[in-house]
Amino acid sequence: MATLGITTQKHKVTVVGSGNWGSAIAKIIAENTQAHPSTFQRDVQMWVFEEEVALPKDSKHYNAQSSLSQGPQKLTTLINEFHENIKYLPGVPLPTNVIANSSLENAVQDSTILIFNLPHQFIGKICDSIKGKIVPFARGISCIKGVDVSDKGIQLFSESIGLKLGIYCGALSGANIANEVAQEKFSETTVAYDPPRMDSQHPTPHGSPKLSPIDTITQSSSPGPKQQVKLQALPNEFPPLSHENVKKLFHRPYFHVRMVSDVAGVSLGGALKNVVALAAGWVDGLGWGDNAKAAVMRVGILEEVKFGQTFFENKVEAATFTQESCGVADMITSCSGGRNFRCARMSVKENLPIGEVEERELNGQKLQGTSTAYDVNAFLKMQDMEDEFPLFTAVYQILEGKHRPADIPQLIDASVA
Ligand SMILES: NC(=O)C1=CN([C@@H]2O[C@H](COP(=O)(O)OP(=O)(O)OC[C@H]3O[C@@H](n4cnc5c(N)ncnc54)[C@H](O)[C@@H]3O)[C@@H](O)[C@H]2O)C=CC1
Ligand SMILES: O=C(CO)COP(=O)(O)O
Repeated sequence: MATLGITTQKHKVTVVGSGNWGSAIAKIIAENTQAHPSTFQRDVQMWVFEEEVALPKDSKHYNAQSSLSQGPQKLTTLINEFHENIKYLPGVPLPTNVIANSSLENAVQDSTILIFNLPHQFIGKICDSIKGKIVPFARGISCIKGVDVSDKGIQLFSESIGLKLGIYCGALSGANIANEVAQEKFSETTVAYDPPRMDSQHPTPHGSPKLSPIDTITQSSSPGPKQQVKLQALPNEFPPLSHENVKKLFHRPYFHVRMVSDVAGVSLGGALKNVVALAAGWVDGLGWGDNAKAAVMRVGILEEVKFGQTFFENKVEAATFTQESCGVADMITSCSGGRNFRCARMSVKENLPIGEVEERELNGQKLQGTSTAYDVNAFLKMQDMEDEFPLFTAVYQILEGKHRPADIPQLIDASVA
């Protein structure tokens, strides 16, 4: 029981995913659970999609495998032994309170905060397998960059996670190339967290509002399905998940967090810039230089804003795209050194399909821009609005082989004025 605002429970945090960004975010969170021991339990569970991995000979752990048999090992074993994700985030020490766990059900058990951080194509199955097995009043944050398109319409991943699991889910996105963040080079991010007011039942300056422990919200205002989710309020025994406490989970001296309420803007900025980054890589691969890339970025930002305002009306703020890290800053960093940009550039220089470059270069990491370009196009086709988004449509058509990267100027001519 909590009396006079004193809480007796701490939040348990699980990161669902352990790729390049998943591991970097687990590192940040584990540093912060140590820094804020009255709010969070120290250990952070990190769910790992299990695979066998051989330690490379040049790994500093190669000669320290004595306790393990030689040859390929389970990735979870290597992470827990050496406190490093040698496959997806090599060379970066993870705090010892990051606990790699290959059992998804076990990793999410009793967690009140779930951080979803894995390539978007896998999240549907993950949600199906933990539905009904999580704390009913858990809260989520999606770090996934993508959009969830089906024949019924479009949803943000924060929405589809929330609806599937019956929890509130916010979003984190920013100009955050994972390797740079993991090496503690300075960056900013944007966290959007806007649960219904029921979570404010903790004492406030105006007293404790009397709220029912169960409330219902409708999460989607897009043309997609209008579904409702029943939410349970966070019990008073737990520290409230206010902006202040959510920020404590992510903010580091090298990773500055700005908290906002625009979940749609934050999610769409992260998802759509991956499509634009492919076009930026292609024009760079043609040797066209920085002006061409800047033109693609300008049109890309305008199409992002238009997409948000057209399909997520009343939800999205244009300023999120122009003022926050998840908007213009992520566009710049992704079109400078992101994986989508780099693989697209190589595909032009070497005249290879981008999928082949991805396979060769990324050691199991996944490009999100290619599948997002298909998802966005499928949705625009459904709306009969391909012509309204010439850059997004051009990227799709180039991936389909219907146009060449050199056609981009003509394809985006007279686009979003
Ligand atoms: N890497 C980066 O610099 C950043 C990535 N992001 C976003 O974060 C999200 C996660 O990306 P990363 O962590 O970089 O992933 P990644 O690109 O490193 O992907 C590899 C991950 O996918 C997992 N995986 C492979 N097959 C799977 C399956 N069948 N089921 C479940 N998992 C499977 C692997 O185990 C591994 O953990 C993406 O939406 C990405 O756009 C956001 C900011 C920066
Ligand atoms: O989202 C990112 C940086 O913010 C990373 O982009 P890539 O997936 O293209 O590397």
